[in-house]
Formats: sequence, structure tokens, C-alpha cells
Amino acid sequence: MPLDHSLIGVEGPAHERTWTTRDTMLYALGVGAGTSELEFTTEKGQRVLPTFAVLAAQSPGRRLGDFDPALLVHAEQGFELYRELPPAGGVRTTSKVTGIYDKGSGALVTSEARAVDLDTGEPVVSSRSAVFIRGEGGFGGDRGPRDAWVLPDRAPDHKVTYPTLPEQALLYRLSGDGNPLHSDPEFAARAGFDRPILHGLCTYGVTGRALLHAVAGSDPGRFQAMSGRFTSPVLPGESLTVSIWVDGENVHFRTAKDDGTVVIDRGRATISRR
Ligand SMILES: C/C=C/C(=O)SCCNC(=O)CCNC(=O)[C@H](O)C(C)(C)COP(=O)(O)OP(=O)(O)OC[C@H]1O[C@@H](n2cnc3c(N)ncnc32)[C@H](O)[C@@H]1OP(=O)(O)O
Repeated sequence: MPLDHSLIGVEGPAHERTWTTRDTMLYALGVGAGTSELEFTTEKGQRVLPTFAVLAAQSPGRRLGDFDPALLVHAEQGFELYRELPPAGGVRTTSKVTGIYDKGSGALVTSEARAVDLDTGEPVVSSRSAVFIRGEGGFGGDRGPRDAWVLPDRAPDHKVTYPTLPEQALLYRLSGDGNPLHSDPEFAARAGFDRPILHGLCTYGVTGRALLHAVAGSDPGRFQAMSGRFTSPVLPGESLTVSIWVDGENVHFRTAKDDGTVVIDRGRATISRR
């Protein structure tokens, strides 16, 4: 059954989301922060990890078509953050599907969202994401735009390795993503995985922590943007190494597993010098 191309460019209903200090602390734990990052995991002087912006600006997805949900994976994610997020707050988000591309082995569906402060209406976050739906390609559509990301021709300026826990996906899902692909072995098997895989946004959050501490001096106020492509699944318990290249405010990065498999590619971030 083909995907619903009539969704492209049509803004969905506005969605309001509020969060509490507990939500932002739970998110920090979900992406691996712990006792060495108490400003993100406890109330004392609490600050918010910048990648929480993606969750803040999420709205319920629209029905893209009639396909097996086990075959859908998160493919790309980017965001721009216009000001530091408060530990508790709220936004109103509008979103739309921006493209449905034919990638042969699957379809790539891209979306964007804009979130404004619930009280003031000021812009807080812009977010861009893509999902890859295996088996839904081959409909004769456009392959979509190409990205000119180039791996810097030098050794990384920073390399940061963080572990993930075997329970990481069970912890992360409490931040609101209950997709059984990350918790239910039977569902994961239907998608062709030996066991449930880690949420892409968990890998993204672990990577964001590495960027925050290595490049932004642990100051979320300097973290302006981040984007990347999910190129290979991560299993809970695997370690992640983020290689980072810094050129002024422009940052390139890549995240890989211990065996060298790249799991987030084409990474970019903008981190102010302040
Ligand atoms: C709701 C779910 C939530 C989750 O969190 S799921 C967990 C997080 N996500 C993942 O683990 C996904 C990891 N990525 C992958 O497993 C693979 O990657 C894909 C299955 C997405 C694609 O792999 P393949 O079917 O082998 O595609 P190809 O032959 O490498 O490329 C075919 C075309 O698709 C483009 N492409 C491949 N991967 C992505 C991607 N991640 N985002 C955007 N485009 C992608 C390529 O460039 C190319 O297209 P061009 O020929 O036009 O260049």
C-alpha cells in the first residue's frame, strides 16, 4: 500500500507539550548521564541537556500509510535551539511532512517542526527528522536531495567514549517513546533484529552529551544546533565513541561502536564560543 503523499506540506494541528523537572532529569538518566553530571540529573542548579529539545518539539506522528511499523526506523535528526531550555516548561509545536523520497530499498519520509514558548510565543526549537520505511521504496519517486557532508581530513580534535547500559532502552523509553522495537524481543525479531535495539534518539542524546562536555564546556547555553544520520542500529550495552572535529563554531562529528561501525554519520553541530 503506497504512502500518503497528500500529507506533504500540510501542517498538522498544533500540539502543546509541558515538561517538569522530573521529566528532564529522567531524560538525562535515559541518555546515560549519572553521578558525574549532577547538574542534569538532580534538582541542585538543574540545567537541561540540549538534545531534550527534540523531545520537547515532538508531536504525535500522523498516519503515513498502511505498512508494518516494525519496518520503520529513525533515519535522521537535526535541531536548532534558540535559547537554553528551562528544567520545567512548555511549548506549542506545529509540524509537517516535507518529503517522501524513493530510496529503492525503502522510503525516506522527512518532516519538520517548530516549537514556540507556550506563554510568550517566542521560538524555542526547530527540528528536522526523517524515518526510513524498509520495503516502501520502488514507487518511481525522486531520490531526494544529497548532502555535501565531508569527513575532515585530519585526526579528530576530541574522542569521547561513553558506555550504555543493557537496560538503557528500558530507561530511555520512560521519557515517552514506548515503541516495542526497543523493549519487546518478539517485535524486534519481526524487524530482523536479534534483540530490541536502542532508540536512535538515545544514541543521539549520548552523542549530544559528548559534544556538550568536550566542546561546549558543559554549558547548554552555548549549544545551538546538532544534526546527524542514523546509519546502523545500536544494541543496549554497547559503548559509543564520538569523534569530534572543531572549526570555530562549526563542529563535525561521527559516533561509532567498539567494532568501528559508524552509527551516527554526517554529524554537524553549532556551538558558540562564548
Ligand atoms: C521509530 C524507530 C525509532 C528508532 O529509534 S530505530 C533506531 C535508530 N535507527 C536505526 O538504527 C537505523 C540505522 N540505519 C540503518 O539501519 C540503515 O541506514 C537503513 C535501514 C536506514 C538504510 O539502509 P539500506 O536500506 O541498506 O540503505 P542503503 O542501501 O545504505 O542506502 C539507500 C539510500 O538510502 C539513503 N540512506 C541510507 N540510510 C539513510 C539514513 N539513515 N537517512 C537518510 N538516508 C539514508 C542512502 O543515502 C541511499 O540513498 P541515495 O542512493 O539517494 O544516496
